[in-house]
Amino acid sequence: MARKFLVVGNWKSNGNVLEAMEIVNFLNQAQVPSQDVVEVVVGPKYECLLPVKTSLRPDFHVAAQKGGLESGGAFNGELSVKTLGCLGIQWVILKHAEVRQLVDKTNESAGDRFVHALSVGLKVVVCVGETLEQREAGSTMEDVTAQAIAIADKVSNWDNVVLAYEPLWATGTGKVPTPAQVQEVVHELRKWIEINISTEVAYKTRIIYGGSVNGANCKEFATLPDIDGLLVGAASLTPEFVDIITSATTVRSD
Ligand SMILES: O=C(CO)COP(=O)(O)O
Repeated sequence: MARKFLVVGNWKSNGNVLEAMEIVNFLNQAQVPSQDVVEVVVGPKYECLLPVKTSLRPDFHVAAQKGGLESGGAFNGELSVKTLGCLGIQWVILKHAEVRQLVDKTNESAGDRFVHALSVGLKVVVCVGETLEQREAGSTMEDVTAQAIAIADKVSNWDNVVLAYEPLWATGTGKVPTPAQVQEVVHELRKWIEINISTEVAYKTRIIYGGSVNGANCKEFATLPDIDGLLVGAASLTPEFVDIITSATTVRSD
């Protein structure tokens, strides 16, 4: 079965509930290709999860941006994956490039969270990507695979896993990699999966690209043979997100 194109809008910590509802409003009215050809997920911040989940059109899905291991006890303010399930949330984004840089810095910490999220039935977008220093030092693939190993070491069933290649230097910076740079890393990553996990997992696992994606450049990334979707930050907060869903999907089904 072909890998279905996936467009994820990551709202990060932007906006309040009212602003989130404005986004929901234009998404609900948007004419987009059918769910047979594109899967759309949006990731509001914690306090907007439930209002968005309740009001968003049913063919679009909601992702949390965090999911902890704890399910009770003295974990003040933590958001457990179990709680996400209770809210009807089906997706979680883990190890975002900016989270890796600012909060949760080790590769190893991804594994347990990841397995826990999968074990409660969540679909997980997990981000991998290099810093500018790593790219300039020529160690991009080494760093990306080290991040992938931390995940692969823990995961036995890849059905609900989406990998997002998100170079930190292109994330929230407006710096756009060339399509060739993206294709090179993602192709190598898929090859790595094939050699180190299995051909089946390499074939069925979606790898999406994130980092300064907008309405003008989305088609270039969407046409890359190893790219199965887009992870969109700033542009997912505006109606440009609808253009991205539509034009990226159109290119893929041409
Ligand atoms: O972090 C991102 C998506 O998760 C990308 O953010 P930008 O699209 O704003 O660069």
